Amino acid sequence: MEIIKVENIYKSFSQKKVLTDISIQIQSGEIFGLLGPSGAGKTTLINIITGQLEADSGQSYVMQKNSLQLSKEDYTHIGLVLDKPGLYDRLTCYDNLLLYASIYHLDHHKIDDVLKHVHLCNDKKTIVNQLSKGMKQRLVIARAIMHEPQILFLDEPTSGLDPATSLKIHELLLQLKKKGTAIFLTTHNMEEASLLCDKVALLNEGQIIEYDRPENICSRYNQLNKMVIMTKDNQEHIIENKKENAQFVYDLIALEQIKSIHSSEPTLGNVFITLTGKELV
Ligand SMILES: Nc1ncnc2c1ncn2[C@@H]1O[C@H](COP(=O)(O)OP(=O)(O)OP(=O)(O)O)[C@@H](O)[C@H]1O
Repeated sequence: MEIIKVENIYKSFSQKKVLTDISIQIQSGEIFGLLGPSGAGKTTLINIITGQLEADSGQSYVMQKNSLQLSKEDYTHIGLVLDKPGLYDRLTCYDNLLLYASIYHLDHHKIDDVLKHVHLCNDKKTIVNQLSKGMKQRLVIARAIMHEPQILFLDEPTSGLDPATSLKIHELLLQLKKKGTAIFLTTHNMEEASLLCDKVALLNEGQIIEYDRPENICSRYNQLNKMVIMTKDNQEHIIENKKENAQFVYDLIALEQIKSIHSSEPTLGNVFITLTGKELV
């Protein structure tokens, strides 16, 4: 089911064009990544889709409803993880979630379930200002998913976190995807996007310059069409991906000499640099 639809959105602040002709669609159970450098317009687009900001022109729909007409009931199907966590620092993890559960009239057993889900069970009585950055982020995600939203927006969910915590968050997002949640995330991290996202849009100065599955984008820019074979004697063979080289590869396989084969496709990060001349920071 198409759960988010954005059509030809334009937005300026004073004279400054921030978004130009943005169109995207996201289905249930899909992870969509909006990638772009700082100031590209990512948060502005989330604010428009979630009905917190009005576009100058164009339309956006969430669950087939215009973003500007979302009701209180509609918001119970949306989870938000934005850059300002908005946690109560002097309350425990449990009590932060309890407040939220009361607002949403959720059964209190949901709190223990969700704390387990984000691996914070042992810290349920810890006061928020004693948590690490990664633990706080997992608590924010717990709060955003406790009411089992159909759509989850995450603005830079793993920014500044260590690899192990990021991995835990990635696993969590993949579990939610399996359950059918649509996930809209923004990130500067191209590796994260390649790993998680079904589709990504590369946003540069408010315009989408690529919009597709990460592997399709990378293969589109793979002008070299080469592969790198590492053999067991630690020799690297860079060969063109064409039929004249099939026998060479076959012989290596027959001799059980291959240690690894990689395509020499560019990463999403390389594609972004190729298209814009800028690094994604
Ligand atoms: N309320 C506002 N008034 C004026 N300018 C704004 C406003 N909100 C955002 N901007 C400008 O719009 C541009 C895009 O901002 P936005 O926060 O959407 O970028 P971003 O891609 O989310 O950046 P980051 O990755 O740093 O969070 C920036 O130049 C920002 O200064």
